Amino acid sequence: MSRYYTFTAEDAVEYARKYGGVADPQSLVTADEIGDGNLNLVFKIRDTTGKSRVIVKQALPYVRCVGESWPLTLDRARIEAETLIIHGQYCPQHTVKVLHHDAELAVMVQEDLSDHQIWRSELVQGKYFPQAASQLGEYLAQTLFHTSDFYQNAQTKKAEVSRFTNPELCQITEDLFFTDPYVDHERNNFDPVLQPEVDALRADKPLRLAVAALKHRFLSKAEALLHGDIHSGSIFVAEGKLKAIDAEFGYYGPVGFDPGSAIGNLLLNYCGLPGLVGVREAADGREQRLKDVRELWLSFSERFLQLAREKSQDPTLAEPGYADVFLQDVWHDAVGYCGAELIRRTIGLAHVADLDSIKDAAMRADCQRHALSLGKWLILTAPQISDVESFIARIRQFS
Ligand SMILES: Nc1ncnc2c1ncn2[C@@H]1O[C@H](COP(=O)(O)OP(=O)(O)O)[C@@H](O)[C@H]1O
Ligand SMILES: CSC[C@H]1O[C@H](OP(=O)(O)O)[C@H](O)[C@@H]1O
Repeated sequence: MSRYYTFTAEDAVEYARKYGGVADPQSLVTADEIGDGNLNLVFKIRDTTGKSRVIVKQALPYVRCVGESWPLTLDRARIEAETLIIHGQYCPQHTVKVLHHDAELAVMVQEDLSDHQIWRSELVQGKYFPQAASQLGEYLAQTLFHTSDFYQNAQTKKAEVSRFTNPELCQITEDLFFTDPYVDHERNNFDPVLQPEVDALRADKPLRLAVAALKHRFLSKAEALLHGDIHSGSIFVAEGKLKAIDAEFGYYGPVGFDPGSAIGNLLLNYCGLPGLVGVREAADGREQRLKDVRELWLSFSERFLQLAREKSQDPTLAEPGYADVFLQDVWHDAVGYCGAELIRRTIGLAHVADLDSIKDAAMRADCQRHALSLGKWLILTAPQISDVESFIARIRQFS
């Protein structure tokens, strides 16, 4: 019999007292449920002074934003905790710290990042964190290199691929990213004014073929332990600091998926800026986003290459020049996944505030059209975009 039960605020306080690692557990007295994601309960545990001290996160046996009609495995809580623990081993400065977890209760106690802000909220308000993109590149390089075949022993890696098999969460991505937007599905969600663009997308044979190839690689390329959902809402930032959270979509997949998702979310903000801050004011923010894209990719690829030179364990993959060849494929994958993220966040089930919070309906639709056409064009031209400089130059021309 499972010990699982859904926590109340009182249960969360009691749990935090036991497992929060605070010196004065009895001072923890209240819990606020603050979850704003699509899936789980998140409790902020406060002390007698009202200060938030520790976070208790618990998975529900269903998708929170849809309800009990969409059951979902509790094993995602184990996957999330174990992914964060491994990522924290290789990049502690940019990974939220897991203090305790219990797979059966589907619960995890985490360090409290209340002195940080969710990066998406800051981007939506036009706030700039100049170091965030290169810090995210560092997180991606450290976590993806150290869990790849360049570094891991081949036997260990195969066992890890099995430990992180995450079929139900992967299926969400497989459906929401690669299938639903290109068919008439009840989960899709878009303003009817976009119907002509959506119809054109669905009728575009070369696009459908390119998306099929992206999905096929997502299904079959077990290259490294991905975060699996690294959008700007899964990232906390503060002055000079960045921490990734929310790794329940972790699995062994194509390395390009993580940087592609991250860049896609920067470009969703790029597309939304005219509606968020005004057409004239958007220019500076857009330049910052392009700078972010460049820094993210360069810090990721340069660190990955350095790690490959200095720490590759496999004697064949250590061949000088091979990591460059590998990263060229990763780049092309990343551009394609970036395009798919732009499309699915505009017309699929799960949207982003960068577009949806635009108040003026006509402006919102224009920004959404921009995201759709940019996404489509990136997916189609990914094989021809050789590097981040030409990527940025083409995005500028595209606008
Ligand atoms: N370690 C943390 N410290 C402070 N707040 C957090 C922490 N983890 C999550 N949160 C808050 O809870 C929200 C939802 O968390 P998240 O992990 O994204 O949930 P979900 O898995 O449902 O998407 C975040 O947007 C953030 O506001
Ligand atoms: C039915 S889950 C939809 C969507 O939610 C996840 O994002 P979040 O981190 O906001 O919970 C993930 O991106 C899924 O595609």
